Amino acid sequence: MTELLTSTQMREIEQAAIGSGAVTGLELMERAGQGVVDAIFSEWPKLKDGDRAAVILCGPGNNGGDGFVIARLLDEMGWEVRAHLFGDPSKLPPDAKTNHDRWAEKHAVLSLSADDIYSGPRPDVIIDAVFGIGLTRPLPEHIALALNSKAKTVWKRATDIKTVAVDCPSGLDLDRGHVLTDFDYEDEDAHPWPKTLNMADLTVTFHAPKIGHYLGMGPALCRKLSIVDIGLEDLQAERAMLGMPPDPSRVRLVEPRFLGRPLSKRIWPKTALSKNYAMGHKYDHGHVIVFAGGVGRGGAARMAARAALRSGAGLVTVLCPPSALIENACHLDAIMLRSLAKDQLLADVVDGRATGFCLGPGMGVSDATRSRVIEVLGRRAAGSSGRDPVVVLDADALTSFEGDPDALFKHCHERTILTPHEGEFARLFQDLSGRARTDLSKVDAARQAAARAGCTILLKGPDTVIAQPDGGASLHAATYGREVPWLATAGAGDVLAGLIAGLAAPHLSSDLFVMTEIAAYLHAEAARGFGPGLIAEDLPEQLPQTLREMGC
Ligand SMILES: NC(=O)C1=CN([C@@H]2O[C@H](COP(=O)(O)OP(=O)(O)OC[C@H]3O[C@@H](n4cnc5c(N)ncnc54)[C@H](O)[C@@H]3O)[C@@H](O)[C@H]2O)[C@@H](O)CC1
Ligand SMILES: [K+]
Repeated sequence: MTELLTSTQMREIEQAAIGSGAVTGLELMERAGQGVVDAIFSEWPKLKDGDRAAVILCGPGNNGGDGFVIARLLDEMGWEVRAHLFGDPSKLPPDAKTNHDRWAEKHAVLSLSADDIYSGPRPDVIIDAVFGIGLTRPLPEHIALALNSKAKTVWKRATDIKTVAVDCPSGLDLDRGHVLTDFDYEDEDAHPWPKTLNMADLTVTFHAPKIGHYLGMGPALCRKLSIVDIGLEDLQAERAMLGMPPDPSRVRLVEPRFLGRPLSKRIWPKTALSKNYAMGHKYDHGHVIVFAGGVGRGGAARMAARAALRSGAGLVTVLCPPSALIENACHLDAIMLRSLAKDQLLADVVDGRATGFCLGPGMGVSDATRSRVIEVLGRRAAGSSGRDPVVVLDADALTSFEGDPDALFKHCHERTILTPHEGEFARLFQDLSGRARTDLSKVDAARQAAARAGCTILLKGPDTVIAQPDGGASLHAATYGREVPWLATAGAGDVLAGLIAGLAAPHLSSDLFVMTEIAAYLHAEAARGFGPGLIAEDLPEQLPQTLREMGC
């Protein structure tokens, strides 16, 4: 796991280091600039050879200060460097001004306009050091134009010109992953798609990645992320504990890494999985109950059930209406099957040893679904563990409460998890939905939703957010080399719901939040392992190989 910081948290860490006297702001800026230069040569070693040229675009804050350090370092290496500044040099903050003045003693500082930049000779590298964590308002239009990725096509072999973003491509809000523009960018269908904005070939950030690098448009604009150590105190150890959820104010990235290094497969996710232990019989690994819909609508539940069984649950039972019994019986073998009539009590067919429930996939949007959800949420701790059964609510189990979400929330307990996609999320949390949350990040929206519902929320997407009511959150990113566009396929969400139930139901499993992180990770890894052409049925079948590859 890697901690993801907000801009404010990054500032606090910097200020604490400077305040303690351990380092000065100027030293940090020098390390940041040097870090960017090192990252460039590490990414493109050939740039060390021959006569090279760079255009450095500097902004009015310390991001611009980093730019002037980079200008000086490349100049000292014999590069032809042109530095452009946006803003009044006399108003630069002190450290940035010092570096500006050092540069200006020997070199001209050009203005940051598209005309001035693109009428000059072709550079090998463009450095975007206009705005970093200090972006507070939309990008001025003339700056956005000067930074536009298309602008460099005035030069020959434009695709060979490397664009390097310092901290982030300017305009990206590092807390939310939004791009801040207040105009219709080039009016291309009024959509600020990444291709029309400033996309970097490499983004170099300092100390730790920021949330916006992973949310929304962040990955599409940053393209490749390099984290440079600038010698700030490492606060991540205590906050990145693998066996427990993150602290309330923290966000961590779900990945097999710890303190910046790859984590042994033997540790995560292996140690959190109940079947890591030699002892135990099938009931120790939990009994998951999956509710199916009526005739012809059982596929989603069967896939969820199969994922639950493959991921480690000791027993899985599908409950379906009597009319769908034969259909389900034709498809299920290792998974048990019971019929449950509409007016029948759950307790008539499921004993107290059930440790996990999965409701929603294919169940149908209805009052009957609502009643079942409330009935299941009313079941409490049984058996030796003393834990309430885990309840995973997805799809129709969520949509059935559209318009009256409090009727659901008042029954949710701490072993409940809601797993909406953005559409289902909007039905329960209209004011926090994708369209409504202009000032709120997806992470904060999920946090507020979790607090309101009183349970864990997994909000799906390429940037899946998992949040708990106290604010602790994780982000699972299928980006930066982990892209799985083929996971956007019908039924993949049903499989994820079953996976969470299967992983969290065993008596020996870790905390629900931790198991949900693992479910999100395994889900994407299984899809990556299978590759293009994947359909949802393939995911449970791919799990054994994925688990083997994880050392389980
Ligand atoms: N000593 C430090 O604090 C360090 C800072 N570092 C760099 O400093 C950056 C943060 O510096 P700052 O806090 O000065 O922030 P920035 O340099 O990101 O930007 C702040 C400046 O931009 C202006 N601004 C913000 N949005 C604007 C908009 N849309 N249009 C016009 N002007 C706008 C602000 O008024 C302010 O003058 C980091 O991103 C990083 O690159 C690194 O050098 C590491 C050390
Ligand atoms: K920047």
